Amino acid sequence: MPADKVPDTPVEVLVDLLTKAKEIAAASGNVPEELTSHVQKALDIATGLDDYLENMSTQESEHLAELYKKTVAHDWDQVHKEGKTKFRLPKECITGHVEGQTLKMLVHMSQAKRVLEIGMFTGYGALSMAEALPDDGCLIACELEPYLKEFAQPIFDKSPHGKKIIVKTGSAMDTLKELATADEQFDMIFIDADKNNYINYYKLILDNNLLRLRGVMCVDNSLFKAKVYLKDTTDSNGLALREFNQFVCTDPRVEQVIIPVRDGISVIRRVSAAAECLRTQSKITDDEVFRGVQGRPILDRMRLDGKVAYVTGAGQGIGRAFAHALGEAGAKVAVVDLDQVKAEAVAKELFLKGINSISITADISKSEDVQRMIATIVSKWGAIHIACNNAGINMNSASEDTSLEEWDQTFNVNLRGTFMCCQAAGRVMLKQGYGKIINTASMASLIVPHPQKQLSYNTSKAGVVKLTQTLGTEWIDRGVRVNCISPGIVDTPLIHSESLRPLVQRWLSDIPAGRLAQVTDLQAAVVYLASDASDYMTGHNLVIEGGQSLW
Ligand SMILES: C[S@@+](CC[C@H](N)C(=O)[O-])C[C@H]1O[C@@H](n2cnc3c(N)ncnc32)[C@H](O)[C@@H]1O
Repeated sequence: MPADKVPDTPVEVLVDLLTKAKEIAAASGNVPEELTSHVQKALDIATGLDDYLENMSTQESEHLAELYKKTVAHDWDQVHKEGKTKFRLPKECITGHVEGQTLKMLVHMSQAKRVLEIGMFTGYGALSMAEALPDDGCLIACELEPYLKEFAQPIFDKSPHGKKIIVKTGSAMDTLKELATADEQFDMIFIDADKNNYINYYKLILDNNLLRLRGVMCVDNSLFKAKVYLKDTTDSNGLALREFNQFVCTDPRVEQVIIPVRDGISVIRRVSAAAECLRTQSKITDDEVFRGVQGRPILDRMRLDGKVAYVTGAGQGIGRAFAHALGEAGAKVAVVDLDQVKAEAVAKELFLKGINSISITADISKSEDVQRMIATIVSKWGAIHIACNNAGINMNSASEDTSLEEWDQTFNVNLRGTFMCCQAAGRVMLKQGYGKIINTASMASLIVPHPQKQLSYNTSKAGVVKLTQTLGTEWIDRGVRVNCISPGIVDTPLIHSESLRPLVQRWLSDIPAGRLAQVTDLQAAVVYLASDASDYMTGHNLVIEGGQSLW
């Protein structure tokens, strides 16, 4: 710590005191060597801590580094003297690298999309958090001093994340009231402004639901240079923070922990709605609708954590999109395809996203391949919870010309193959007493798509629906649900070929949605059907075709 620096955190206070103690010991001459050595050791520990945290935290981005440099180089006293800021702002206000990284990590961990910051200063914390937000995320930063918005904006404009930040200048309390009136809600709120108002910000936030249920609130300076726990504190900010910590700690609406990073960061989360009702003795119907099934809100009920899934035909197109969706929702995924290279490539994609996956090469029209596929998955992961039977082929011919070869080939993959997969996976699932089978049928099971001629395809897919209905009703009382998804015409590279272009124009005029399906349009459906949220659904044909079958 530079000699002229005022200690700003408990560790810096310790360093300051130990340095003074060491100087006194050195001047006094008759201090036992052991004591001097202990003081030196304590000083080394305290001095090294912040530097070590700094060095071991992931490097800040170039824009944050620029913002930091610009902030510490600025003459804030001069700016104040010139009347450009209402208050004298010490450059030490800035959160800086380690705290910025902590905030960024919390945004990532809470998967926040909307963040509110109270007290922006030059925007270091704001930009750190914005870097962790998704592209459509938003951070509203409240700042009293309009000068600071002007100061930060050029760097926000340079950063690819700056567009997520909206600065609202003026009193934070006024902004909070406006946000509350507009029923705004945030996933994460960071309080870092005038200390004596912390308690008022906190109360306004909780009383108006500005922090959504399961949201996280972070509060800076909650150790306030150790003054919150030192008995002789008279400093008004220290006392305000002490009162604030005490209030939050006994507030039944929340849980909190203070992390001793820099000057202390409180991490506060809202606890369950049920606890809130007990506290306020509100009259509620305390059932699964209110608490969520097994205490899980609806989106969590669609998670597939710990589940084992396979997807056939997953080397490309719809199957690949299904494999990604199931993996993103938490399942381990076996990527099955006839084409080994494609199966391996998709399994690799999943692995890179942190999804446990394997690739299996199998031709689902061959019984031995289907048995091997099931045996491989069971021996690797011990179960099969989700079977996505998606592989299929499509051949075109006028019915009067359709060969038995085309008919047999189509049926061997689309219907016989799907049946074999259902049966083999079903046997495992019936033993487990649990399973979700999702077959890929087609809108062609409902309508006769035209002008292309595809009798065997249409008929085989109608068979997949009947297969699904029959198995779905036969197995549900033993815990196995069987449903299918019927996509409309899916946009694949093949469709854009010269020869198919006129057909695409024709199809588009038949689709109320005015566009072809993207594979991503089908992903939520497979996750829903694979999850416990759809447990009462069986034998269903979930049609996703932009309304085409209704025209
Ligand atoms: C400690 S600094 C914030 C540091 C900032 N969070 C960062 O990441 O660097 C406190 C900021 O709060 C602002 N502030 C103080 N009182 C305020 C109020 N009543 N309303 C809005 N902002 C306020 C100050 O102007 C100052 O910029």
